[in-house]
Amino acid sequence: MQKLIIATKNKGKMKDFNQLFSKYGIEVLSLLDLEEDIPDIEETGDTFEENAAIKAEVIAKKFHLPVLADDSGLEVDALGGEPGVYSARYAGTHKDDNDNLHKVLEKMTGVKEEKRTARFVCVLALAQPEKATIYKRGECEGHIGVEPVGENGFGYDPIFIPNNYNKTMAELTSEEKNQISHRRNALIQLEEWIKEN
Ligand SMILES: O=P(O)(O)OP(=O)(O)OP(=O)(O)OC[C@H]1O[C@@H](n2cnc3c(O)ncnc32)[C@H](O)[C@@H]1O
Ligand SMILES: [Mg+2]
Repeated sequence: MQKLIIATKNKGKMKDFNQLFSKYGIEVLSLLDLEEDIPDIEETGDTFEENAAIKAEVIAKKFHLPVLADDSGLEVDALGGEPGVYSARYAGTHKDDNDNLHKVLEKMTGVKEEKRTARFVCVLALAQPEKATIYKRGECEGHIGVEPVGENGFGYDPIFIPNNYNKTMAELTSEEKNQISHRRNALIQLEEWIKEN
């Protein structure tokens, strides 16, 4: 595989994917790199798997190429798994990272540290013309801080403290994040599958 379309418009995800795929010499294109303007694909599924498949299959049909889609989000135990599949639009359809993470912090007011457990989840769907879509899931366990810290990364990174670290994901460099992230863990499994197939 030399070229892969990633069915995303999220620049933070693309930065992660570029870093992850560059070591294999695979060129990755996001929907923002294509000539054609692709309208937003509605994420109507109840699970990360369904949403990833919707995004990958719509684009694969259109371009007759292998397409990888990522559906990901944050699951907070004290919030019954929220924001989950609603992570990108938790504080509204304007999809603002800062508003979203403040909504989580507000809802977590008064929750003690040992009850602040959470995980990032990433489901990758690889859609290939004429073949069944395959799925790989990766997770990264941690807990929610009490205020945003750090400038790197995107989304909920400033409030997520990975297990075995005493800083947030947004204080890690992109190289450090990509050694432990949910996206990396899903990609490791995808690599295994690619080697076997
Ligand atoms: O659908 P696409 O175009 O890929 O982009 P999106 O931002 O809408 O992506 P999702 O539907 O998968 O929603 C994922 C949200 O979960 C959060 N998220 C996912 N991965 C993350 C990461 O590595 N660090 C921090 N937050 C993350 C972030 O708020 C994302 O907007
Ligand atoms: Mg989305």
